[in-house]
Amino acid sequence: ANLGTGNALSAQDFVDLQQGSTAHAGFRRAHAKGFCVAGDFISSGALAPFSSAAVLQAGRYPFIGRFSIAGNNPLAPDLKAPVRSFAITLLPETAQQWRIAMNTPPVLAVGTPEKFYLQLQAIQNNSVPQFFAEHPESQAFVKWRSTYQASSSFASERYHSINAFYLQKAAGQQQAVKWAAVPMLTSTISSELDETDADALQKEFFARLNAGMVSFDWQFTLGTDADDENNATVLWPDSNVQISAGTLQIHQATEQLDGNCNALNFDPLVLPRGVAPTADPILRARAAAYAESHRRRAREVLVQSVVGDQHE
Ligand code: HEM
Repeated sequence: ANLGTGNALSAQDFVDLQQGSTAHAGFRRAHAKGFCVAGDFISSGALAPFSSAAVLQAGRYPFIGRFSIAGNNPLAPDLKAPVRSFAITLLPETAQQWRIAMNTPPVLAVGTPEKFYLQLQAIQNNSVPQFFAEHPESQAFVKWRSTYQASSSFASERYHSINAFYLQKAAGQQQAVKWAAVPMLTSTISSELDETDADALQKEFFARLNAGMVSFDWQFTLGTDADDENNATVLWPDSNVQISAGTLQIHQATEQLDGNCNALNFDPLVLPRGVAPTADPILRARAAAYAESHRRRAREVLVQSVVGDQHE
C-alpha cells in the first residue's frame, strides 16, 4: 500500500504487513500465540432493558474463547508481549453468535485504519515515539501505556472492547456502549511464574484452572451524548453509568491446535440481533483483515493435511 498517493488500503495490505516477511503457516497473522477456553456466561439480565440479545436476558449461555498475545509469532515468549487478549464466542441456542475480541488497552492510539496501518509500520521501523508525537489523538493511549503494568496471569488482566457498539431493544432505540472483561480472582496458585519459560503465562493459566474456575465480570459502560462512539482514541469518563451483564466463568482450557477456537475468526462484526456496530471505521477494517488472515491460515491447514495424507 502506498498511502501517500491516495491508493486505497486493503485487507491484504494489512495482513501482509502484520505477518511480516515469514508467514507462520496455519497460524493467525496477528495474535498468533494463544490457547482455547470454554465456559459459561451467567447473565444477570441487567442489560435486558437495553438489548434484545438472547445472551443479555438472564440465564446461562455457553461460550468458547481464546486468550492470546499480540504478534505474528506462534512461539513468541508470553512475557515479552505488549498486549494480551481475550476473545469469546457466545453460543445461545438461537444460533445467533456474538463474537468478541478484546485487548488490554482501553483505547486505540489512532482512530482510522489508514493511521493504524502507519502505526504498525512505525512499530516495525522503531519510530513509535515520533509517530505518537505526530498524532496528538494518541494521548489517551500513551497515558494508559505509561501506567499499565502487565500482571502475572491472563486471569488478572482487564480486557476492553476498545471500539463502541450499540445495544438495541426496540426499533429506533439504541444505546452506545463499550465493555470490558474485569477479572474476579478467587483462586491463587502457589507456583511462581517462570520468567525464562516462553509459555509462562499459558502454563500459569492451565495450573490456575486446575485449582478452580477463572471468572470475569462482564462490565458495560454506557455512552452519553457527550461521547463520540465512532472514535476509539477517546476514553469515556469514569462518571458514565456502568452495568454488569453477568459473569464469564471459564472451566476448561485446551492447547490451540487441539481446541475448537483455532478454526474460528473472532470477527467483531458477527453480532446477534440486539447488538449493532457503530460507524467506527476501525470495525470494518478489522472484519476485513480477520477474514483475510482466516483465509490464509485455513488454506494452509488444508494444504498441510492433504500433503500429510499423500505420505500415509
Ligand atoms: C484496524 C485495526 C486492526 C487490525 C487490522 C487487526 C487485525 C487482526 C488480524 C489480522 C487478526 C487475526 C485474525 C484471525 O486470523 O482470526 C487479529 C486478531 C485479533 N485482534 Fe485485531 N486488528 C485490529 C484491531 C483490533 C482491536 C481494536 C482489537 C481489540 C479490541 C483487536 C483484538 C484482536 C484479538 C483479541 C485478536 C485475536 C482473536 C483470536 O483469539 O482469534 N484487534 N487482528
